[in-house]
Amino acid sequence: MSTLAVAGGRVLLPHRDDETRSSRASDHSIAEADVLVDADSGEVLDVGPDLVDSADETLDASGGLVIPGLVNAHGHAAMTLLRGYADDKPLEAWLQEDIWPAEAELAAEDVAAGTRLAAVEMIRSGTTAFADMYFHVGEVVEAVREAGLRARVGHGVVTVGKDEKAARADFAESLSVAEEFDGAADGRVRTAVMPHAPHTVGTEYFEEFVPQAREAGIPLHFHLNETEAYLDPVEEEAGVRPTEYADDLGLLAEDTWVAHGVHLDAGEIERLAETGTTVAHCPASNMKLASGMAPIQDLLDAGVNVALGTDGAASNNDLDMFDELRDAAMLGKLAADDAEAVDADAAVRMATEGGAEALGFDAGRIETGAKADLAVVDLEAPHLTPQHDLVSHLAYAARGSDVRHTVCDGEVLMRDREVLTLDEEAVRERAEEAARELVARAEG
Ligand SMILES: N[C@@H](CCSC[C@H]1O[C@@H](n2cnc3c(=O)[nH]cnc32)[C@H](O)[C@@H]1O)C(=O)O
Ligand SMILES: [Zn+2]
Repeated sequence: MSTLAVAGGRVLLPHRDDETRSSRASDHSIAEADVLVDADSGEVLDVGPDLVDSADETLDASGGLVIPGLVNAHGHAAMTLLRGYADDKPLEAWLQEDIWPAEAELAAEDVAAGTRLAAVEMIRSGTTAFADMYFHVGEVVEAVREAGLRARVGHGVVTVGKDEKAARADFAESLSVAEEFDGAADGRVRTAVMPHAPHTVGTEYFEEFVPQAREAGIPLHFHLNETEAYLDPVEEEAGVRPTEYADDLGLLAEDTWVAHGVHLDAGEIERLAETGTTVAHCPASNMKLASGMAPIQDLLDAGVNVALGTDGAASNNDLDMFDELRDAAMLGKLAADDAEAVDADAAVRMATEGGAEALGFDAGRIETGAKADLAVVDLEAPHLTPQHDLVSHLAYAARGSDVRHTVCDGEVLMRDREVLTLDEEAVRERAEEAARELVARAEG
């Protein structure tokens, strides 16, 4: 067994006292401790004082805070290639006029280049696990394997505008892709079936394929009630709100997580809570596309698990989960008209445990036996001084660029701000070239 000690710093620990959990008291505590990791099994062996002597390798965390690697629970990684390509438009126009025409030209090597760029960006900003709904999933898996990250990936299905044969083939591909790649990259890759949204996939296809996914034990992931425009087509055809429609089709469950959930009424929130479905909140994307304000405090009060996602880089425009944390806390207050809503602790939980729970990973918390997915945040910076409350700093003041080291599955992915698993400069050059050529094809 080879071991790694992340040593000399402070550690963000989950609070396990049920009484304080339900009050406003902190869900997290901070301890001066080392984290000892089994680099082979990729698990945390111990958290406590003076563990450095027993370790084969050390990562210096002095002056830093060791946190669980952040979990980006919704996105389209290779959309990094479209970052800054089309901005300042609402969702429907943006997708139809700019994004989908460009994606029609997207080749496997573009997904390879864009996902590697996303991986470098995520590693640099302390994200160790992500969800990905996109095309050419084999390329995504290969990029995840090389990067050393953890991911739950799937092929996105859209059936509107397709004939029956093409529509069935798209959904069937989502199933076969999920079966093919589950467990890849030494188990760091898991999969899901990913129908794009209730209104972009026909009822008959949900009826045919969802039971097959359920039978095979494959989780589901889709966009839910992102904009007002998502509601009408479903309400007109099915006569119920999209969340009820999704539930009636068997789409909601403990292993289902939905993206956005911006426009939810009380009955829909109740359905999400009853079924144990997670909502992956994407505050930056929701603000940029003016989609609306998700009722996050209402979801939390109803007992719904909430995770956080960046969505694609084209609607964010970065993959920095620290930005997302801050946006979630801020927008949550604005939406609730209550400065006490979505406090720092709740936001940090969404970006860590909430996300890990959504994606079905035994991570998101630093504890013996959990996956050794970690990030070390450098606290020696003007914007992180003084240190009254480190959970507050994580939510409101820290940035992705404050991350010094990143570890996933016990492997060091970044040491002293140098990414070790991918050649950052080559990845950037390749992405720049792929993006330029993609846009030229789309506009040519
Ligand atoms: N197989 C499908 C691809 C679906 S992938 C998932 C899709 O979600 C799109 N997407 C990205 N961000 C958002 C969002 O915020 N809401 C809805 N769709 C989005 C993304 O551009 C991509 O086309 C097809 O044939 O079109
Ligand atoms: Zn999305």
